[in-house]
Amino acid sequence: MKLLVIKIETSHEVEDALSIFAQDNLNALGVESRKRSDFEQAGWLHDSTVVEMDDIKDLPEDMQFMAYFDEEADKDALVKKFSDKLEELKGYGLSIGEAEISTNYIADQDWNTAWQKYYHVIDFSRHLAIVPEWEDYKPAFKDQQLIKLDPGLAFGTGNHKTTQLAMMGLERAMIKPMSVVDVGTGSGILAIAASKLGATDVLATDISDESMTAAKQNSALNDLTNIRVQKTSLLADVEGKFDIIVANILAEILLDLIPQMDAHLNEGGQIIFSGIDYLQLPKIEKSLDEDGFKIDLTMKQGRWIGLAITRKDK
Ligand SMILES: C[S@@+](CC[C@H](N)C(=O)[O-])C[C@H]1O[C@@H](n2cnc3c(N)ncnc32)[C@H](O)[C@@H]1O
Repeated sequence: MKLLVIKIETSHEVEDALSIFAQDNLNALGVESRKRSDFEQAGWLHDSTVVEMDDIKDLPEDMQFMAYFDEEADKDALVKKFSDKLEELKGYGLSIGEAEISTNYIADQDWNTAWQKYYHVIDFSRHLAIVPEWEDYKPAFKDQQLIKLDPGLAFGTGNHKTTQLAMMGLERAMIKPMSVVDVGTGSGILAIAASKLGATDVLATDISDESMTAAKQNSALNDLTNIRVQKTSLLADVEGKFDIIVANILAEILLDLIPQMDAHLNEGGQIIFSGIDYLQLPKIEKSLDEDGFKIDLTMKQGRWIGLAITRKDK
């Protein structure tokens, strides 16, 4: 199989917005950002990485964003959508750099192996480290839990700030063994984090087939047997109640999740949201308030907001 690659010479200021737009709105099979600064630093950040100057000579001054689609996808329509999105982002006052868009086709195999070179261990916290399947890692604390991961074509390498906000929320919430539902699981990273942090049982849901496959494979890679996966939209076909609901999805989609939450949350249960652009926060706050929820903690990284939420006191 071949893949259509859409390559944009742009600015790091729009990295997150393009990444989410490509995956959630255009159903990209994968995205990749190559920042000159990351490549130049890689040599000293990761002893094992040798940066070939040939690899970076064609990079723009700031960032090259790449989105991967099925070869059958409508190339011209996608280019137009990216171009419109860049204009919209520029309208918000963000730098879009050169904003040059080009396209080409590559063999699927090339992409799957090419990006592995730039994906390394994330020593996330005292309790969790994310370790790509092909890397060796020795934790500084012997009880630090390792999340082994091969994200494949699904979202969720652990590199994204929204994933990290959700993981922080999970660490804070899991004060005893609890049941968890991970809505929009992608690679399964948050479901695996929950299980490793001591969840009793975890349900991982997503609407995409790639996510179902990746979440199952990654659960197996971590020898976890208490994660079930279910293909459904949000909590639509989900049965039962949970102690923790975690969801890292765009704000527009979280707005549809909020009315479903009460029926699936145990007494004293907690909710963790991530994936909210700070400009969208007021809409989320209003909807939570109307549905009987309150925000206990607000976390922020760059433009992204994470929330810890509980039911309002009766
Ligand atoms: C931003 S990714 C998060 C992946 C992973 N949980 C993480 O934190 O890195 C959002 C995920 O939500 C899924 N998604 C989007 N709309 C959804 C819906 N209506 N129901 C379930 N999953 C959905 C996407 O397929 C994608 O895997």
